Amino acid sequence: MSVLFDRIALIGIGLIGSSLAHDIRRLGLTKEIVVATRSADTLKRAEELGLGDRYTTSSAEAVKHADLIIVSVPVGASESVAKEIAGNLQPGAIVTDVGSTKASVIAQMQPHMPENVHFIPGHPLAGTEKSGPDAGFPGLFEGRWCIFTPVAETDETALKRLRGFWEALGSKVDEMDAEHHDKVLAIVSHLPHIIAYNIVGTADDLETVTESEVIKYSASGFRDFTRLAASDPTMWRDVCLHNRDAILEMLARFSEDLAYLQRAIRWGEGDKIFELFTRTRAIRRSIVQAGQDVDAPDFGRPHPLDKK
Ligand SMILES: NC(=O)C1=CN([C@@H]2O[C@H](COP(=O)(O)OP(=O)(O)OC[C@H]3O[C@@H](n4cnc5c(N)ncnc54)[C@H](O)[C@@H]3O)[C@@H](O)[C@H]2O)C=CC1
Ligand SMILES: O=C(O)C(=O)Cc1ccc(O)cc1
Repeated sequence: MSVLFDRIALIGIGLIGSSLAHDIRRLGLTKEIVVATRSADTLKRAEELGLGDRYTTSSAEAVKHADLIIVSVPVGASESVAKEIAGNLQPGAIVTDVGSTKASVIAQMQPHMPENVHFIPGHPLAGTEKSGPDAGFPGLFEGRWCIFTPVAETDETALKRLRGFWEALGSKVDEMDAEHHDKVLAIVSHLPHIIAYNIVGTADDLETVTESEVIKYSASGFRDFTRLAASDPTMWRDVCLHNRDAILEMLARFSEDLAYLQRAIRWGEGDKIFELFTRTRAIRRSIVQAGQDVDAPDFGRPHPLDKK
């Protein structure tokens, strides 16, 4: 694979930043990786893992002379990072991010971006419930979508360059506007996590069922929820706060549909229940048919509880 950028600055070196570092190195996509993160302990760990060539706790320092900057921090930290790096960006540099919400990230970052850099918001649809620099692994983005949500004035050449980068990691790239992205992700990613946090919380609050019973008798369905509910609290708090409108809209629909199901169960309306369960079963089949690898490592991986 060839060098696509001379110097890549990775701001934030958790699950996503470190997975990027592994792949950039493995595929030889740059001459130099600069790693920046806020906490000295995380930076030290990144260095122990050999994730970069240079390390700093200053994002402003890291972006100097970098032609690609990838911001991989919780979405709520986007504005402070944008402010920090703005003054040191080199003309022509591409600044992108990986945040799970897009309209808010654009609102936080774009006003601080100088006119002579290319700001291209992005979101790889790949990850796990783990966080931190030890959680990353090579190949995370292979076969996964990466969605760009370009802003009106985005330069086509820069967009093509960034597309080439994600394709080199094995990703498929799509483009859509930020508001649409936020609605789609609210239903396919944000709600499932919120529901998982909630159901595990409900089980934890039960007075008549003990915690040891929840652990002892948890069936695989509940275990799947515990995997999602073990995801990083800071990251997911920020997703909830920064995709508020779309999440509330989807939650309202979800509650209505749940009330319908609740009513059907109360009144013993088996045909309604059966019709819904048949319709939803077909969705899983279409995911498999569409070539989404449901057996991939981060797609419903066996939960650590299964290991015994
Ligand atoms: N975890 C996942 O499965 C996925 C996460 N994302 C998005 O990627 C971003 C990063 O997520 P993860 O890597 O999973 O999180 P993580 O918690 O593993 O890592 C976050 C990193 O950001 C650093 N950080 C926090 N505030 C900072 C600041 N102000 N300046 C510099 N560094 C700072 C932390 O020290 C840490 O290194 C988030 O915006 C998340 O929404 C996108 C796709 C999948
Ligand atoms: O672990 C899982 O099942 C995920 O869904 C990972 C994930 C989390 C957040 C994203 O924005 C994209 C992917």
